[in-house]
Amino acid sequence: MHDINELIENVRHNEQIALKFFEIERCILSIGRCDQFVSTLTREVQKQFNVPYVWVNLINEAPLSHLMEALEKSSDLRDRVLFTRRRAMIDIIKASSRTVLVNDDLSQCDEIIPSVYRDIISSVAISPLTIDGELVGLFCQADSDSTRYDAATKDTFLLDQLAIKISICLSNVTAREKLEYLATRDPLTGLLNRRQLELMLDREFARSQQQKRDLTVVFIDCDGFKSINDTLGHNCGDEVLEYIAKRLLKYVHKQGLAFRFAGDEFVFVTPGKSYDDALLIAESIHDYLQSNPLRYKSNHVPITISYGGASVMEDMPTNYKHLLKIADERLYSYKNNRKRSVPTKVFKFLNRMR
Ligand SMILES: Nc1nc2c(ncn2[C@@H]2O[C@H](COP(=O)(O)OP(=O)(O)OP(=O)(O)O)[C@@H](O)[C@H]2O)c(=O)[nH]1
Repeated sequence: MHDINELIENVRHNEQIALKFFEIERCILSIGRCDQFVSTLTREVQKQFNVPYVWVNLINEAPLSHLMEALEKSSDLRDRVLFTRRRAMIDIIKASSRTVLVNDDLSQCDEIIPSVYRDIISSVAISPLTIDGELVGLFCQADSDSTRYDAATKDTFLLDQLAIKISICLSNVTAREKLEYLATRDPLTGLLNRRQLELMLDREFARSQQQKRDLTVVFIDCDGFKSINDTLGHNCGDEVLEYIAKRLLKYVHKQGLAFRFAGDEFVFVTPGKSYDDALLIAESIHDYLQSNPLRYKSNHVPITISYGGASVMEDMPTNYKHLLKIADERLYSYKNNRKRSVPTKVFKFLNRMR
């Protein structure tokens, strides 16, 4: 028979663990962004269980690959999240849904351990994270003490319970992120949508008035896009839009934000930049596309764009809608002037294809 004091001690210990689990769950359950989730989760587990090294591995292929960009950018998460091949994870946990403890020959786990910890840690607990029964990552806790996660002596029941709770919370946070992504992005190009443009401009216009700093908007439109669709097909049209969007993102980069406005029309906004600076960006995009046709099947599809901009300092608009209207009118006068004077490469190419 168990000693009564031992039983009481066990009950107390389990209650303490349950409270810690509750505290971790409370902190992560309602988080809406994956980067905050990983940051809070790893810190909270470190604090509650006094674990020196805690990180998360996520599979670098679907279904969570859309999170890579945001998570990799965050310097706060550099040693707290790793993107790893699914195969490397399976090699370690095999087909098990249970936590694996390793305190011998950790080099077999190198791929799932952040490089800064590899020479420091001597034992690690690796718990699978799943969403809808599918493996999406690993939750890892490690110590320089080789006995802490010792497969020969330690039970993994509590670690498994913790991983189940984390998996449920991870499923919530990714669902929330996906909803936000769908609500704010254009599904074809991944650029922010028109509603986001209006929200951003409304905010930035007020700020530019208050701070007396410039705000520039540039419309970009693909020339002869309907003819590309009609001649080479809708799929080719889609690839042209994606190609332009990619360039737009690259050139606008840290200077502002890029949006898909409608059909073949894009907009970029550069807070704090002058009209001339913004038009230089548009010209660079134009020049790149002009000299780098899109490869589509066996064709090199030439792409030319027209653009028109407006800025708060140059044009003194009354509100952000007025600013957009001026830029849109400039785009169309630019397009009409070019249509009359220069038959574009695009039409020559499409005529040959017909
Ligand atoms: N492939 C594809 N086509 C689209 C998409 N959205 C809109 N479109 C088509 O884009 C075309 C836009 O036509 P227009 O505005 O006349 O464009 P355009 O031929 O470039 O004419 P200009 O601007 O005067 O040079 C229409 O035929 C739409 O059906 C899309 O997501 N994918």
